[in-house]
Order: sequence, then C-alpha cells, then structure tokens
Amino acid sequence: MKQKVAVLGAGSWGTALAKTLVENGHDVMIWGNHEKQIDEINEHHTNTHYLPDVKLPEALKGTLDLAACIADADAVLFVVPTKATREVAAKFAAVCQNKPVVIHASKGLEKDTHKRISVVLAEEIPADKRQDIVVLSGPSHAEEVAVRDVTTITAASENLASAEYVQSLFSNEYFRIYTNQDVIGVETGAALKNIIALGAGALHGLGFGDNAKAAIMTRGLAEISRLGVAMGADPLTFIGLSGVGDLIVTCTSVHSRNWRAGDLLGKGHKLDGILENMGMIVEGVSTTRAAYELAQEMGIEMPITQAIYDVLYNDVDVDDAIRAIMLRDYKSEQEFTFN
Ligand SMILES: NC(=O)c1ccc[n+]([C@@H]2O[C@H](COP(=O)([O-])OP(=O)(O)OC[C@H]3O[C@@H](n4cnc5c(N)ncnc54)[C@H](O)[C@@H]3O)[C@@H](O)[C@H]2O)c1
Ligand SMILES: O=P(O)(O)OC[C@H](O)CO
Repeated sequence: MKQKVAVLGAGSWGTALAKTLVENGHDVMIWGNHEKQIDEINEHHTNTHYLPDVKLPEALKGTLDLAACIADADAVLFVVPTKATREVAAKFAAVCQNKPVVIHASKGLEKDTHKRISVVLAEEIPADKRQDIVVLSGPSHAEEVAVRDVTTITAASENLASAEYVQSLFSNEYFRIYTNQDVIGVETGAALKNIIALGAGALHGLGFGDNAKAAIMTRGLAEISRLGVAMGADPLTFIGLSGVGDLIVTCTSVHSRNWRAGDLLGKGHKLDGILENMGMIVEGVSTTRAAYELAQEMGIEMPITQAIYDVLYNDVDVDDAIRAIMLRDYKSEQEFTFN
C-alpha cells in the first residue's frame, strides 16, 4: 500500500533510500539543512555532491521545513550522521503531530554516552509521538543502491510486525530486506564494522596484502561479537548481513568512506585533512572512541579497536600499532568466549 514517508537527512544514504522509496510507489519527501542542495533536488532532480551522475525521480520533493516534511507521515526515516541524531530527533519530537513508525539507517555509537542510535531516538521521541523504532542496516553503499545494484540488508525491531512493515516498504527486485529481531546485534555490528574498515584501509595504504585484510576482518569480527554479546546481542547476528556482511563490504569497497580514510592514514596523511576533504561523514572515527571507552568500562578486550584508537587519538604510528597487536600475548583462537 502506498505510504507517506519522510526522510530526514539529504546526504548520500538518505537520497539513495528516498529514491528507492519513490521507485516503490511511495509518497516521499526528503528534509535537509542546505538550501542549495534542496533547491537542486527540487529543480534539477540531482544531488551531485553526494551522488554524482544519479538522476533522482521528479516525484521526490525536498524541503527545509521539518514540520512540513513529517506532516501525516506513516513512517519517518532518520538518516543523519550519528552525532546529529539526538538533535534532529528532538526537533522532530517538538513538531510531530502524529504517530509514525520511526526508522533509522545510521551507523554509530553516540559520543560520550556510547548509546546505540535506537536508544537515543527512544530517549528523545516520547512513545505517544511514534510507533516502534526499526533499524535498517546492512552491506549497502549509497552509490550502488542509487544505480539499482543488487543489495540485501536487514530491518530490525523487537516487534516482528514493525520489521515486516519496513521490509515491505523498501523491498523490490534490486533491494531485498530481511527481518531480524536482534536490535542490539544489528546496531552494534553496523557501528563497529566502521572501526575495522578504518584499519583495513590503513593496512592497504601501508602496502599490506590479502592475508592482512583477512586477518583484520576475522579478528575484527571476533572483537565486534565480543562487545556486542556483552551488550546483549545474539552471537548469530554477527554472521548475518549487519555483521560479517557489512564488514565485507566496508573493508573491501572503494566506496567506503571509512576504508578510504584508513587508506589515506596508512599512506601518511593527517586525520584532520582526510576528514575535511572527504566531504561526507566518516563514522568510524568517533565510533572508535566510543567503542574504546565502552570496552574499557565493560572490561572487554578489543585489541584492534585499541590500536586504531591509539593511532587516531594518541598519535601512535600505524606501524607501531600493528607491531603491538602482532606481538601481544599469544592466544588460542578458541579463547573466543561470548561471556
Ligand atoms: N553512504 C552510505 O552508503 C551509507 C550506507 C549505510 C549507512 N550509512 C549511514 O547513514 C548515515 C548518514 O550517512 P550519509 O552517507 O548519508 O552521510 P553524508 O555525509 O553523505 O550526509 C549526511 C547528511 O546529513 C546532513 N546533516 C548533518 N548534520 C545535520 C543536522 N544537524 N541536521 C540536518 N541534517 C544534517 C548533512 O547536511 C548531509 O546532507 C551514517 O550514519 C552512515 O554511516 C551510510
Ligand atoms: O562509506 P562507509 O564506510 O560509511 O560505509 C557505508 C555503509 O555503512 C556500508 O554498508
């Protein structure tokens, strides 16, 4: 059935998802915070900074007016960077007049509080202003979804009916959505893979080969699962789309901003300059800090995260960080415990 959907966030992912929703026959409005960009969407049906060469459907309307965007919406999709989610959710709650399903497609942990995004949304949006919160996540680069490349991701909610609603909203012949009821697992897998992608990029930038890539992805998944399970996730979620699936795509694709940032770090560029030139959000940088602090609080061993934290925040040389990981206490692979 045709639904009215508001997309909050007019960057790469918001624009690609809005395009898919229009192609699925829904009535879609996208809200952004840059006038020139919203004008471009409305007048030229493009969003060239984020998705060069992609023609957007004329039926996709952009607005700077949040209240107008969400008026009568059946569903509202939050797709702003993690650091902006609380602020946008509070603005939403202040003007929301109905009770839409709240979906989010962002990937990160909130700085300072270390909270998952669905927790931040639940704190800012009172239950009388929304239905369930559903997480949309998995291996998916906007650049590929926007050109209808085959993609599979997950809609996660504790309430299966809400996950199924989001599944039916987005699914089509190139975009297949699975449901999942492990919200903690889906969100932690999504957030933490960005840290490992920074590391995989750095190894590439330093000239390491495929063995190193396999090593960081496999041992990265071990520590993602360790923290995720300690937070309450189902271990099996990490062998699914938002676990190993997203890890594969983010650690191997040139589209990945996190991988590209890591690659440049490995080649000796400075972090500030890398972030400035990317022109898009690199979530892994702030998530590394949040995950490192959370792991310290919870007493969870995350050596790769710690190494990347040291490179990003303690000025440790990448080569030294790798040597420290390789020469730490020798372990059994079977030491992997979920508790
Ligand atoms: N790009 C992808 O392929 C992709 C895929 C899956 C998930 N994600 C996740 O989606 C989230 C958004 O990523 P993106 O790629 O669209 O980022 P982006 O950098 O391409 O765009 C972010 C957008 O958010 C807007 N924004 C920032 N702060 C805002 C605020 N306070 N109020 C209103 N708008 C604000 C920016 O103006 C920009 O339009 C991230 O958490 C990312 O990890 C991205
Ligand atoms: O470009 P990245 O590194 O933010 O990754 C985007 C998506 O999360 C990939 O699934």
